[in-house]
Order: sequence, then structure tokens, then C-alpha cells
Amino acid sequence: MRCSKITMILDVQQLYVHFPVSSTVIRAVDGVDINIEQSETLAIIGESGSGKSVLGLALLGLLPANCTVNGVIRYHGNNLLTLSENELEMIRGRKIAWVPQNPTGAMNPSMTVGNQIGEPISLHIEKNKTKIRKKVLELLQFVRIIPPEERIDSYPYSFSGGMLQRSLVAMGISGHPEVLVADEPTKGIDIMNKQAITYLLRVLREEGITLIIITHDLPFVQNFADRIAVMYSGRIVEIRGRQEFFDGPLHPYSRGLLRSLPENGLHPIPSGTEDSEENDGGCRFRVRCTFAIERCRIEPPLIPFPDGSAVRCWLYDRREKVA
Ligand SMILES: Nc1ncnc2c1ncn2[C@@H]1O[C@H](COP(=O)(O)OP(=O)(O)OP(=O)(O)O)[C@@H](O)[C@H]1O
Ligand code: NI
Repeated sequence: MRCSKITMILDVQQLYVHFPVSSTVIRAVDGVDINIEQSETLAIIGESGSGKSVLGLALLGLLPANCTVNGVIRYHGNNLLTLSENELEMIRGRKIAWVPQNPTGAMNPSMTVGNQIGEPISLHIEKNKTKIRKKVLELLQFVRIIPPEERIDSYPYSFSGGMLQRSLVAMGISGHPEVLVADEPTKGIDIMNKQAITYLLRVLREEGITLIIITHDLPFVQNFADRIAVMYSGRIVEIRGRQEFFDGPLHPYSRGLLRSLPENGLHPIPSGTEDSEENDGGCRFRVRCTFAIERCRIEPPLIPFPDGSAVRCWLYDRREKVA
């Protein structure tokens, strides 16, 4: 469901994030173009190491120092990659917030959960300690960490994994961000906590927050996302509406992902045999692709469709017939 008037909130163009490591370069994000619409829920999926978290961190200006970054990330027209650290701090947490992966490692063990949740508020919104505490109590209630009065002064070690995950959501939204980027919010938590997180995200979505969810959890995506971006080896290989994607994924890698789901018979995607060819400039998936043709030795562009979808695969190039 899209409104007729679409506002772009983030516009990523030709984004490259490379890590020089000893004699080689890890091309974690390698030419990503994506527009993110205001109030949409975008899921970023793809196998481990495909660059999802690095892309998410780039949107927050939270990349580690050992990488090189190129491209443009426009947020309301400003290129985030050219802002100073001070300027970025006005946006991070307040406008664009991050819910990190691995709740246990993400919290400061020597600071109370309440103070951590309150930090974005005290940085950006409110200096009065009593008012901040009241806001944190409301947030704890919202994420069902109850009774909030008994939990607010606890340290992270006394929380379960699910409670920590919910605390991280509370921390993420405490500065009233416009965009929330959540890295694997449903990973490693039990079904009850997963339902709780899904409910929270649903409420946020209804409030109009733009959600970018990095995940491996396809059943969750199927129930939740408006659009899906599939990453493979640092590149987006398919961007589709949720329904269209699950009804008929286009890219051979996306098809493989859905076929590997238990309800579709758990067919694994074959692994590549010619690893050395993966980085030689052609389609990176071709060594694993059952549809590969000679032309796949040339890198395919992201081919746009009239409905806003796009797929990076020569099989969909309509400029000339492909056998
Ligand atoms: N600080 C770093 N230094 C060097 N390489 C890195 C660094 N951070 C990430 N990478 C590399 O970048 C690539 C992409 O990593 P990323 O964490 O974005 O993958 P991912 O898709 O989020 O995987 P997962 O699903 O396992 O979380 C990987 O090859 C990873 O090893
Ligand atoms: Ni990741």
C-alpha cells in the first residue's frame, strides 16, 4: 500500500564501503543504490556477510575507522557522508536511530538500563532529570518491562535476552527518531519476546516511523515489510513490494532463498565452485546460479520495472532478447 504522494527520506546513491584487510579488500557494500520512502517498512535480507549491517551502519555514520566510504547518502537532501561528527550527532539518535544486533553486547554493563534509555533524551530533547525519568518510565511501560519503577535502576546483567532486546528498542525510539534501523531485532529471542518486538515495531510503523529492518527472518518479513531489498555480496540484487516478492521472486538468488524455507522443501542454494571468479567484475552470483549465461560475466545493472521494483540480472534485460 503506497500513498500517491511519496516522500523520499533517504536516498542512497552508488554507496561503496570497502575494508582494506592485509593484501586484499573486502567490498562489504559495493555500489548500492536505494531510495527509502517516508513511513515505509523496508526489510533488508540476504545471507551472512552480504553487507546488510555495514549498509545499516553507514546510514547512521557509525562505520568503523578502518574502511573507505564513497557515494552519497542523502537524508532530506543533505549528504550524510559530508557532515562533520558534530553535525552527525544532531541526526544520530534524534533523526535516525539504530537498534543494534546482539543485545547482550550492545548495552553498557556499568550503566543502569534507565540511564541508557534516557541518554538520547538528555542529549537531544530534555535536560530536566525528573522529566527524563518520567519519559523513561513511559518507554519501559511501552516495551513491557514492568513494573517500570522496579526495573529502571537495574543493570543489564539482571535482564533476560528478550528484555534487553526490548530495552534496545526503547533506547532506539527515546529520541523520537524519524527513521529506525534495527539489525536482526527478532534474532535469538523466544517466541513470546518475538511477538512482543513485532507488536512494538507494528505500533511504531502505525505512528509513521520509517523502519529499516535487517533480518534473516523471512516469516517475519512476510508479515511485516512493505518492501524487500535483497543483498548479495555487497550489492542489492532485487527490490520489490512484499507481496510481489513472496508471490514470485525474480532474481535467481531470491528464488533460491525462498526455496530454502522449510515450507518450500528446504532446498539449499548450491555453493559456488569458482570462488576466484566471484570478484572478477561479472555477476557475483553466477558461480552458484543455475540460470547463468555467458553474458553474466559482465556485471548486470539494476534493471528498473514500471512498478518501482528493480532486479540486477541479465535475464530481465528487455533491451535485447536473452536466450
Ligand atoms: N570492521 C570490519 N573490518 C573488516 N571487515 C568487516 C568489518 N565489518 C564488516 N566487515 C566485513 O564486511 C562484510 C559484510 O559484513 P556485514 O556484517 O555487513 O554482513 P551481514 O550481511 O550483516 O551479515 P550477518 O547476516 O551475518 O549479520 C563481511 O565480509 C564482513 O566480514
Ligand atoms: Ni549483520
